[in-house]
Amino acid sequence: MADAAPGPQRPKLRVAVLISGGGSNMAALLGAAAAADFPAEIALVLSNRADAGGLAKAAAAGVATAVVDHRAFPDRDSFDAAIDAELARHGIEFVCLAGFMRLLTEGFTDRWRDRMINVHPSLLPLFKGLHTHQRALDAGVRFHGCTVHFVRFGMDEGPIIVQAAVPVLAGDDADSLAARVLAMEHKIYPLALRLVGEGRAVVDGERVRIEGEGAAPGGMLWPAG
Ligand SMILES: Nc1nc2c(c(=O)[nH]1)N[C@@H](CN(C=O)c1ccc(C(=O)N[C@@H](CCC(=O)O)C(=O)O)cc1)CN2
Ligand SMILES: NCC(=O)N[C@@H]1O[C@H](COP(=O)([O-])[O-])[C@@H](O)[C@H]1O
Repeated sequence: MADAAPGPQRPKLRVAVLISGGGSNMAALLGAAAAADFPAEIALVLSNRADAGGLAKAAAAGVATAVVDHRAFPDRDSFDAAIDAELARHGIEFVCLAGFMRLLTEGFTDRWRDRMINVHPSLLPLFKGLHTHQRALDAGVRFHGCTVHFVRFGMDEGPIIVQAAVPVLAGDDADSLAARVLAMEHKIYPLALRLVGEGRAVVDGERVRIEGEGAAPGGMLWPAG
């Protein structure tokens, strides 16, 4: 089967993952990238916090790491310029934000337009920003979920690539809901990067066209009765 890999052999996309914390989404991307037919390689894991748990996970997997601490810079422009320099140093072509908790400048998001994606723990455009799980509970929605999108300067406003929905269960609190959503993040982020790397997630204005999206699942209702 090895020679059945789909399509002409593209060079693997050279990717950096930007984190601020534990890095479970980064680890999911690393795991997916271990597959021979995965169209991207994780060449760098960069954090704005030296105490981010994800740095040790990346180092243990033999991936280069870097720390660019936002507190060491007088403003966002110089911080973003330092990140850019590190990305250039590693020959990075594409950026994945994975729990990266700094708002990036317009200059940075324009330079990386349609070459940078982010995972957000809600069904965008619902619940942009922080504390999404508690806000979903407070709103009483029956479905919640997560989104991988291309990044624009406007927070959580970029074109959507993949989403996953989960039911909100009686007795859920923000932690139990976050855990159910996080498990789906670990599925949709590798899928989104594969679609981008294979050239099947095509940005068309502020929408993404998925080429060969496959059979759609049936509708879901919740509660069931
Ligand atoms: N220009 C953009 N920058 C970022 C985006 C984006 O869509 N456009 N996505 C975020 C990720 N994110 C939500 O998914 C997010 C990250 C951080 C914040 C925020 O309010 N950060 C505060 C600091 C918080 C902290 O340090 O803990 C800030 O930067 O002042 C909101 C949403 C990544 N960047
Ligand atoms: N607004 C951005 C945001 O809230 N991102 C969220 O931070 C968590 C990082 O977890 P991880 O470090 O284990 O990947 C993830 O749930 C991600 O969706």
